[in-house]
Amino acid sequence: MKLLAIKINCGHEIEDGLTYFLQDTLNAKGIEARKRSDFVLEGQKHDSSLVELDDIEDLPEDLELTAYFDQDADQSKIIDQIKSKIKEMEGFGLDVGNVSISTKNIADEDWNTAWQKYYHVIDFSRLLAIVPDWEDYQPAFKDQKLIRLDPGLAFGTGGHTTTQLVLLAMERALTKPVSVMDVGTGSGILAIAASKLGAKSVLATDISDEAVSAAKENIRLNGIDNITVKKANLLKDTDEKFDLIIANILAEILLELIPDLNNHLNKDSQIIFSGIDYKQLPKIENALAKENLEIKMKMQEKRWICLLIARKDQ
Ligand SMILES: C[S@@+](CC[C@H](N)C(=O)[O-])C[C@H]1O[C@@H](n2cnc3c(N)ncnc32)[C@H](O)[C@@H]1O
Repeated sequence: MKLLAIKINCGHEIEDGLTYFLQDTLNAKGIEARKRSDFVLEGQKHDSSLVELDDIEDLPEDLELTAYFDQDADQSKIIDQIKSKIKEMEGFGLDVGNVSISTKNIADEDWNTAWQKYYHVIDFSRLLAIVPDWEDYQPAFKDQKLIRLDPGLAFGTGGHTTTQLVLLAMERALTKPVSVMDVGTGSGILAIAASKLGAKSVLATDISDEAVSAAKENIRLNGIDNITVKKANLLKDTDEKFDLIIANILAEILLELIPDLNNHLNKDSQIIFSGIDYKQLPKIENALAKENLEIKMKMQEKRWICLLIARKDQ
């Protein structure tokens, strides 16, 4: 089945009114909203957000609403109705911005699976490859481990620099079958990698329900039985100690985690932190020093820093 997509660029003041009209009066089957201000705010967050404005294609001038209708809907009638609704709202004194309307026919099947087109095998290293659940892959080396993934809505496709730096650091740190905690597991990618690299057991936690379900599903896809997944806030909901703690979260959240680390470390434990923008590094270094923790290895790719950390006396 095909769909008619009508894209409206306009001012954000009419978002609520126009969305309601598209849904309730024009019976749109679905509506997608993209607002420049959301991206800009996200980009400014703590100076270390995972969103890079330059990476966003076609950033809207202000608000972009895309409404989806059946393909045989009366296109010109719908557009006339939208135009007169916008005029009416302008008459109420609302700033409607620079209005432009465009249309496109799209295949319905593409809607659910469109993002899959951009997600392919990541032949990551000598030891690891990340393979979307729907793709085939033959490793060049027999002992290269495959991480099967269907990330769904959770963060962690393996494509982000911050995730990849942790994978590299884990290859360095996991020289024995140790116990691992993955804080902020997202899709479960790092927990699965830890298990495949030989961890004895892994506790994977996340604060988000979507991440917890995605991680469980991905662990099932990989047929792994030594990972436990729990919904939890950082280290606050566990008393256990771990040989390796990994966390790929923004620096501001890592700063919250640091004071709790010592209670969860064994004698020779190591910690891997990623998701740190280079500008945030001094704050992290100070907070670690206060806890008698030391950076043993530092990796940087573009603006992202990943640290391998241990106790000072180790
Ligand atoms: C950048 S993603 C990392 C996902 C995956 N580990 C990776 O490296 O690709 C950060 C994850 O941390 C989770 N998170 C954020 N705050 C958290 C908190 N206070 N406690 C636990 N998880 C948290 C988010 O829900 C998100 O899934």
